[in-house]
Amino acid sequence: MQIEILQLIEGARQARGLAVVIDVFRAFSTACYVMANGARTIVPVGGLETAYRLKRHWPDAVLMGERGGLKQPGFDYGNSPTHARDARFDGRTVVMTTSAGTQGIVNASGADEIVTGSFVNAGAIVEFIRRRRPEHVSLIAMGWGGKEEAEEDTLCAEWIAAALQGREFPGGFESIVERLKGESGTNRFLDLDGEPDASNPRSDFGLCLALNRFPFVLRVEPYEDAEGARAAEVGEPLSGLRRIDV
Ligand SMILES: O=C(O)[C@H](CS(=O)(=O)O)OP(=O)(O)O
Repeated sequence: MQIEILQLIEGARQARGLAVVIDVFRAFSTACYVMANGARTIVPVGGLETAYRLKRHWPDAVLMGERGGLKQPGFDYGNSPTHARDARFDGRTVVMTTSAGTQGIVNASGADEIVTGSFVNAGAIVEFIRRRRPEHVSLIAMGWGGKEEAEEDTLCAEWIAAALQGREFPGGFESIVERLKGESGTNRFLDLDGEPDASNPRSDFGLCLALNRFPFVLRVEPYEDAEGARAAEVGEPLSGLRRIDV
């Protein structure tokens, strides 16, 4: 099995084989909390306009996501795992657009198969890949806005790569948490030292670093299934995240 670590939107475009699109802070951590709390699927989209258009077609859909870390006008939720953990999404379709994570999915069109990547389901991702035994694995660290490398996503890629190769990660997971606590981008974004803020509560940090909290992967699939007719009305190909327990 060849394992390649790629960076940012450019890396997503180069992805091939089985691709893991990684966004620890916070899209794909949040997505796991959403699916654990009963959502039927998450539809990842690139543009805000697409999200608004889908909401017009599907008034019962939940709108979730951010720009610059902030919940957008008309959205039901921002991108916070704290808020997702405290909500129920039973049977709902959640439309999600974020600055980095969902852009990675949209751009990884050359991959054979895509799953989302985060620490909260890293063990399940490793087990899923082991069972699939792909020739090539692309681990894509999506970074800040898909444009600037972020340590947590690169560390998550390295963590998954080490596990696939049967290696211990130097210093263990504790060393990762310590490194991220002191990382300037994390502090700036999640405001770890300041007051909790509506879009970026401090508790997001711990919830995104709850290693192996969820025993499932989120696989990107064409959004056809039972809602094919509704998807066709939108006039563009859509995908949906499906929970696969490992
Ligand atoms: O809201 C987030 O956590 C980030 C914001 S950004 O990438 O730093 O601009 O979005 P995400 O897509 O979850 O990385």
